[in-house]
Amino acid sequence: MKATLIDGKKVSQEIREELKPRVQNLIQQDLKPGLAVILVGDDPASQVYVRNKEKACEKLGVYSLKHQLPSTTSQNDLLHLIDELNNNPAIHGILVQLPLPKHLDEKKILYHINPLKDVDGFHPYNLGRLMIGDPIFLPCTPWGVQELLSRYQIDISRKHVVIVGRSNIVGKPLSMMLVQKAKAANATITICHTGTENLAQHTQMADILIAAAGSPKMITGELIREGVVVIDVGINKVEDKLVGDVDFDSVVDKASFITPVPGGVGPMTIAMLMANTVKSAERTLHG
Ligand SMILES: NC(=O)C1=CN([C@@H]2O[C@H](COP(=O)(O)OP(=O)(O)OC[C@H]3O[C@@H](n4cnc5c(N)ncnc54)[C@H](OP(=O)(O)O)[C@@H]3O)[C@@H](O)[C@H]2O)C=CC1
Ligand SMILES: Nc1nc(=O)c2c([nH]1)NC[C@@H]1CN(c3ccc(C(=O)N[C@@H](CCC(=O)O)C(=O)O)cc3)C=[N+]21
Ligand SMILES: [Mg+2]
Repeated sequence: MKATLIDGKKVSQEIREELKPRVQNLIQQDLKPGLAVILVGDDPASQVYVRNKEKACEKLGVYSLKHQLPSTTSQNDLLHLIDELNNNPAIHGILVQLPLPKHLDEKKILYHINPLKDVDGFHPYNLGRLMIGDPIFLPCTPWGVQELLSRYQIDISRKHVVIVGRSNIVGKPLSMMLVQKAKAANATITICHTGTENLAQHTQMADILIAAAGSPKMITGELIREGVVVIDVGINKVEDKLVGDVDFDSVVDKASFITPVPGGVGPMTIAMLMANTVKSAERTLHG
């Protein structure tokens, strides 16, 4: 079997096209959606994501505000900036680029963002709402994964989804989304991590395997069953090249579908961030 390539770049463009009339409609009512991105320090990888976000905002007609702060920024200054953005009516989405420098308390800072402007979906209020099946903002990367599967008409319901990785921003929220009794969900979920004994035994049981470990090319052909759908969330810099968590070459002939890196989940994250920003602006109209 030769896997069908899942084109995240193409799907992300479609989603951004679908957002255009919603943005136009808001602008006609004098409500231009606005997204603020806070970048502390000058991590080169983060710079790329921030640039991609700015480009997407510009193409869509979303106001984008970038706060690039020195890596020595104090906790108090950052909290004050968030206060200011929480109170700024032109801003509907606030994103603090992670990871933050070590002297800053990541939890305290994320908890400080108004949950109604938390377009990353990382605030515990939003994660709690997600968990009980009544979400406001879904985290962008998990939502992007779900949307990719839906748009390729890959059934999730009743399937066994195995996720490698249990972070609060990818693995855990994704597992909670796909286990819901809801559309594009209703799966049986296994979550693997570094404490998992015999990883291969679990990954080989998957109908859909989602790699979100941050370990370059760790998912090899031996770890998968013939016909599995493979979603690669990993974005790893290896010798200045982007590689996923999936060893594409040894998996592509066994899988039924596969996402590439780049051009898979990455562009979807940006598209869903735009969708959340538009949704947030719309919410200010409807309450
Ligand atoms: N495409 C996109 O838009 C995005 C991509 N990413 C990328 O996705 C990847 C994961 O990101 P993130 O969730 O933040 O990563 P974290 O480093 O926060 O979490 C990684 C998780 O994977 C587990 N893990 C790591 N190595 C192994 C292994 N060998 N076997 C089993 N489990 C393992 C860890 O286990 P334990 O908990 O035991 O440590 C942990 O739960 C990264 O490459 C990141 O760059 C992230 C966000 C967005
Ligand atoms: N608060 C916060 N929210 C995030 O969503 C967040 C974050 N912090 N920190 C870092 C991770 C990573 N992330 C990516 C987003 C887009 C691409 C992306 O656009 N990738 C493209 C191109 C990448 C390239 O060419 O360099 C692709 O995979 O094709 C990648 C990675 C968001 N993250
Ligand atoms: Mg992390």
